[in-house]
Amino acid sequence: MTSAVDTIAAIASAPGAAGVGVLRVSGPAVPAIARHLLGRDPQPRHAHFAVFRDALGELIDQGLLLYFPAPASYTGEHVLELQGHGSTVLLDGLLRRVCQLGARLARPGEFTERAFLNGKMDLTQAEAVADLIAARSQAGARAALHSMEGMFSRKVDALLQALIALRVHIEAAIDFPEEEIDFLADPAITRQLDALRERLADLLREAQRGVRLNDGLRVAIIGRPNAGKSSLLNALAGSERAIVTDIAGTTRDVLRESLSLDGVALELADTAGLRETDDPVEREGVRRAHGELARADVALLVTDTQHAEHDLALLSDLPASVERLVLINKIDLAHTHSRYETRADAIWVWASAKTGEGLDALRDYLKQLAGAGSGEGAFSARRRHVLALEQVAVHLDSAADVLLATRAGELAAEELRQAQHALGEITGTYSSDDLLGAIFSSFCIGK
Ligand SMILES: Nc1nc2c(c(=O)[nH]1)N(C=O)[C@@H](CNc1ccc(C(=O)N[C@@H](CCC(=O)O)C(=O)O)cc1)CN2
Ligand SMILES: Nc1nc2c(ncn2[C@@H]2O[C@H](COP(=O)(O)OP(=O)(O)OP(=O)(O)O)[C@@H](O)[C@H]2O)c(=O)[nH]1
Repeated sequence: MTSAVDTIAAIASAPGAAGVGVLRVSGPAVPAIARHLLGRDPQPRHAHFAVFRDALGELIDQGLLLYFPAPASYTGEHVLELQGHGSTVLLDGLLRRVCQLGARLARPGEFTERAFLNGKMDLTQAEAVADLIAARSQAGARAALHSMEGMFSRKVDALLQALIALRVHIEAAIDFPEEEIDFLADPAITRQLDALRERLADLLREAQRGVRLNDGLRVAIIGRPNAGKSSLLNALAGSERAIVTDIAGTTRDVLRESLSLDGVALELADTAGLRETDDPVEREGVRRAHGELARADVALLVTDTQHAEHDLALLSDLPASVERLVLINKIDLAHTHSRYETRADAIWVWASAKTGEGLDALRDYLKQLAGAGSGEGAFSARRRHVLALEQVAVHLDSAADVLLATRAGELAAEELRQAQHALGEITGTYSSDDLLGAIFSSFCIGK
């Protein structure tokens, strides 16, 4: 039996005691399983009260039974939902019964994978389903809903159509060389290509914001011991009260905290002081801190008026994509007032982690970087989408180069074909089994 015609089943609700628990079944055996459990044919999309019994007629639970005939269901297959009491023991019993009646246990994400394979949604939408469930902030959840509803996919598809139109245009020009006119010299082609590159740059920026909304803004806090890094973390987390995790590694390793600032997620990493050292353990800490910085969206240097000039060296050698923030802490000791300045090298904020003075400016800036207030137009995205869009940009740039330099239409068309392929990988038009496996296996069971 191939997996496409297997009937799959899983508990779709979270484990533990709950008011109601949901079991989900999808596949061709659903009508027969439903008839068995209900004692008659279920009415489509109707909530039936049912008494669930095992093979010997013993009571398992009582609850509701809903039948969604194909193709009007989540997966596009026949779907059955059994809503029992929210007890792991009872739901396990019900799951065992459903498996006796012809279903097998679903793999993680297998319901959504089938929805994707049956054309109910594209890959970006399927990924957004998982991101929605995992969202840790209001803004992240809203953005994931937008992607699930197709906001990101529509933009990718529109770009794909424009790209195909341009490629057809160029290929037509290659195909009629005898026409005397040099079609490739047509300024309309360059204009089209430039417009495409601009749209892509916009989409790339939106997708980068989408990753920040989805994953949380990654802020690496750096600074010498006693600069006030922990105090700052507590001040930011305390007033926002939503510390989610607090994973302390070994000494001098990186300490992470997730928090939500007015509905946007931040991932703070408190790193070891970044100084030159001969101690091998501390050196390893410093190495990790550098790794953390390279992955961060924001490098937040905590220092004070005395040490600022010296500590600023810690911000050199960072990739250009990392936002730089300098917090001049302990202004209560220096008897200065809070303020902030946008300087060429970084945003500077004068504040006190102890009294809280001036921290609002820092919060506002972090929220803005995290994508707060981006509102109705914001969608969630994943790193793989950003990488694919960057690939598209590389190919479009090459296409522009070869067109300008050599008028080599075939080469330009080939670059556009590759750009098309990279775009198609985002929504799953072109996707390998490996990619699909990697994506769906990270889902929850029952999703
Ligand atoms: N009980 C229950 N609640 C749930 C889900 C579910 O599967 N079961 N969902 C699971 O994620 C989410 C809702 N998503 C769903 C998406 C599509 C369809 C569906 O039946 N689609 C059909 C019919 C659409 C229509 O009538 O307009 C279709 O696409 O053809 C159902 C749920 C959240 N709540
Ligand atoms: N007066 C004043 N003291 C502060 C301020 N911020 C932190 N401190 C004090 O500075 C000391 C060090 O603060 P921490 O937050 O532990 O500094 P840290 O950078 O995390 O230090 P390590 O954990 O050793 O890396 C503590 O005694 C804090 O109370 C501030 O804004 N004003």
